[in-house]
Amino acid sequence: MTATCSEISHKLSDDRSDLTEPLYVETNLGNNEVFCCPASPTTVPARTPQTLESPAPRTGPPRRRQRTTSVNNQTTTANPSECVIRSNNRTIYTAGRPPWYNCAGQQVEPFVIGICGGSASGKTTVAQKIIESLDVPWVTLLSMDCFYKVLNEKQHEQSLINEYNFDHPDAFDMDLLLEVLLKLKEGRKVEVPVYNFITHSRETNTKTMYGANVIIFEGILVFHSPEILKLLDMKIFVDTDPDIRLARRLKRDISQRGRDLNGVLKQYLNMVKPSYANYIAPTMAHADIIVPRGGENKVAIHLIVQHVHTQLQLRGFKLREALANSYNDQPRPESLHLLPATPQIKGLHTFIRCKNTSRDEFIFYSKRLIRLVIEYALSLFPFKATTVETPQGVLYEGKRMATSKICGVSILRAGETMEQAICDVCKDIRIGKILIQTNKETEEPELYYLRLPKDIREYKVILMDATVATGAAAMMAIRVLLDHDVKEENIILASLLMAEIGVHSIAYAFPKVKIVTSAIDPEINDRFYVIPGIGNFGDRYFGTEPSDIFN
Ligand SMILES: Nc1ncnc2c1ncn2[C@@H]1O[C@H](COP(=O)(O)OP(=O)(O)O)[C@@H](O)[C@H]1O
Ligand SMILES: Nc1ccn([C@@H]2O[C@H](COP(=O)(O)O)[C@@H](O)[C@H]2O)c(=O)n1
Repeated sequence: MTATCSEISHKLSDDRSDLTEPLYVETNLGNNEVFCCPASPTTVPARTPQTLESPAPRTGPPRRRQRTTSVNNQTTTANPSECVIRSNNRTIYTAGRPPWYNCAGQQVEPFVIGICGGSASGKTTVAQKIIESLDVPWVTLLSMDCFYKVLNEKQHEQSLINEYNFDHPDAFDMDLLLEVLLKLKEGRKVEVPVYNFITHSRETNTKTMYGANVIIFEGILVFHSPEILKLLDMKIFVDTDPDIRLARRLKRDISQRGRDLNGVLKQYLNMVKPSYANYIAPTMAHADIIVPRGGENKVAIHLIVQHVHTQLQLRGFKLREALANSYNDQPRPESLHLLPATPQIKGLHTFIRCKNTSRDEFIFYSKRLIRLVIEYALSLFPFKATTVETPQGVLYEGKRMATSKICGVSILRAGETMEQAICDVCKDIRIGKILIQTNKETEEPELYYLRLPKDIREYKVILMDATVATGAAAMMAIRVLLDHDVKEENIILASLLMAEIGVHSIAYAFPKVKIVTSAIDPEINDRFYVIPGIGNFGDRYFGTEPSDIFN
């Protein structure tokens, strides 16, 4: 069951959770707004298939919001006026992160584009045009400039008189660069140095970046290292006339990089020009696409964008639809723990499934059922033998739970209805929350808000959602927990009602996650509601108007 931001906003201030480190990078987009960006690569939203051979006009859904991070460049694709995102260090908001994994729950690698070319050829401009035209919500722009080596005293003196060669491959920290790119490709968090062209040095602060759907990596020697070349899915060389490059460079270095005319010319003639001939121009041979005239070349940018879309589609999207159409007719998984269908449980289900049940009664009987589900989930944790003495002075061979490190995480909004039950049975339990909402255009789950107990990796987690249909939202929540280093075998998904398909989706993707539910329904409808089902659990429990939100 998923919810809107506004529906849960009133609850966020009074929960009991300790907070976690951000899953999402906070990036300063040059306007002092703090935005959170993705932790790891993802699939793209639905769009009309397009190919390089036959570019199709744009017919897909309306343009999506874009979130773009960059370091040392001025990319500010994110619109600061759009929702949420201001974050303290521990509460994470996003503008709606679509799945970053496939049906098997595995992370999908981002598409990495390398853009190489001479200084001031228009690499950054081309990157920005690609990002604008791509219309994919999660793009990371990384500049090679961030990886200039820290200079020693002598080198620094040389740099001040334009005698240090910043255009030689040795000027870059290639090891760090490779490490960062590898991590980004794996969807992991990286700290990227921030470079200052005026002082020729690294700033003391770094920028946190994560992988994304697409990573664009630009710089003068992007094609120099064979190891880095191997990481690039698409190689673009921006080929701009040297006179134009010199003219642009003069203008830019004097206005933005604190240089004077003579200094720029001296550096250009002695270092930039020969290095271009020796190290940069020869790497053009590695390019898949050579773009003359840089950002002006609309045809080239269009072709590049079409190709990236095609590649992203091949990496998989339409997760919910794919889940809804898979894993039929399979034996029930071993990880499933279905409460026995006793008359008592059937009776409770009869109350909550009946459309004429009043809200009061719905809440009352739901609470009873929730309590049973939570108790059952707790019984799956390890217990150890313990002997106690009774008031009669006789020994009793009992059991105690072998761990005290248990926390509850609810998938907002409906999962929140299960929090009270877990708090009632586990003293001082910590509670986390994950808000996942379905995008009405793409029908994909999107992650909006995250607040998890600190050190959650050390905990056994009961993940709570009232109903599970395709399993798409639950899968996203499980993926979030795994990304926070919670062990798969330490997660129990507790739900009142699941669709058969949801059980299989989750068991297939995460076989070690235990699934606890009080009933399994055979079908889901074309809107992904469980059939026969309960209706919209959140609306019935909270007494809200029926919403368009998927179950
Ligand atoms: N097509 C263009 N026409 C005019 N100026 C441009 C064009 N492309 C880039 N520039 C300017 O040239 C400078 C260098 O461009 P940039 O894209 O940053 O190049 P690079 O990243 O290759 O150094 C910038 O000041 C930019 O505004
Ligand atoms: N301290 C520095 C470092 C680098 N440069 C020059 O920057 C150029 C690369 O940046 P682009 O944005 O033009 O690709 C490179 O040609 C270096 O000469 C510098 O001047 N000072």
